[in-house]
Amino acid sequence: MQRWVSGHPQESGGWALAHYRQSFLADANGLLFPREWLRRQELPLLAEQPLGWFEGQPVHLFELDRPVEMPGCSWQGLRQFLMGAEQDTFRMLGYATQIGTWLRQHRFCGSCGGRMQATAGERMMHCPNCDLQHYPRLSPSMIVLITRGDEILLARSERFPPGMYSTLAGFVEPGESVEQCVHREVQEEVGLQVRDLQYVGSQGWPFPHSLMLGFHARYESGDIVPEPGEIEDARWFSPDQLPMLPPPRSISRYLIDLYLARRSGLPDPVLPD
Ligand SMILES: NC(=O)C1=CN([C@@H]2O[C@H](COP(=O)(O)OP(=O)(O)OC[C@H]3O[C@@H](n4cnc5c(N)ncnc54)[C@H](O)[C@@H]3O)[C@@H](O)[C@H]2O)C=CC1
Ligand SMILES: [Mg+2]
Ligand SMILES: [Zn+2]
Repeated sequence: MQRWVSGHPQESGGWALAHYRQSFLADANGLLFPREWLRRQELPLLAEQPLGWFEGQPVHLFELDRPVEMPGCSWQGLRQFLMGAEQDTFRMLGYATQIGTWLRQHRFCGSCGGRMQATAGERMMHCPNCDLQHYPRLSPSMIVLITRGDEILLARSERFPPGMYSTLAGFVEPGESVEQCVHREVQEEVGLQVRDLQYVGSQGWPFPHSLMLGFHARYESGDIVPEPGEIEDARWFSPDQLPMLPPPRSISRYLIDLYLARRSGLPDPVLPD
């Protein structure tokens, strides 16, 4: 059974998460504070919004204006929970971060400049002046593992931890299909042509609001030319000499693990939802 379910709890009490720019307030008991207690702390609140239920208890988001200091508390970034937290906690935090970012970035109407209002019972911001509606922002992105014979193509950006290589990824542009995006991004980032695209699965990725659409593809032609400023290094790796890979929860890692499992005749791994 899933311990985290998103929605619009109406009941009073329950838990609250205090969020500011992809970080959460934490004390010795964790990130979930009793909501009524947290409210009494008179934090600089930008917005409050119901998020859902964790183990049947309502959870609200307190989106803060600035990262306050509180005795016995610290701020912890979402990335810290990518490795450690169990899946349902990470899903809840990823959701909270995306809703918090969206609330913060849609306080004013992009069309008339009026103040936006949250809509009760729906994840929507509304401009009472010009009727504009804003839903949480999602950015579709492709991610692809390219194979050539037995080798796989992995690349790194200078933003990655030292030594880590990953699959290629990139945002979908207006007017293109995800498949066109794969061809364009692969061409841009490493100068290669690919064929036999195979859709594998998808994953919501809260850094900051991507929807990852994962593919396997085969090398067709070209020599690797890393895109300046974007790709620090890209290489063909043999399966028995792999570099440091992305964390197990990521679809990037899943695309690699799936390829390796199938190659060895092992059962398919499971992509965390
Ligand atoms: N879950 C996973 O396994 C992985 C997820 N990702 C995610 O995939 C996404 C795309 O990967 P990147 O290589 O960074 O993208 P990319 O190859 O398209 O290049 C990034 C650049 O695109 C521009 N950009 C930023 N936000 C954009 C948007 N919403 N729409 C269009 N362009 C935008 C910026 O100039 C940015 O520097 C990122 O959110 C990243 O966090 C990337 C690798 C692994
Ligand atoms: Mg990219
Ligand atoms: Zn407006």
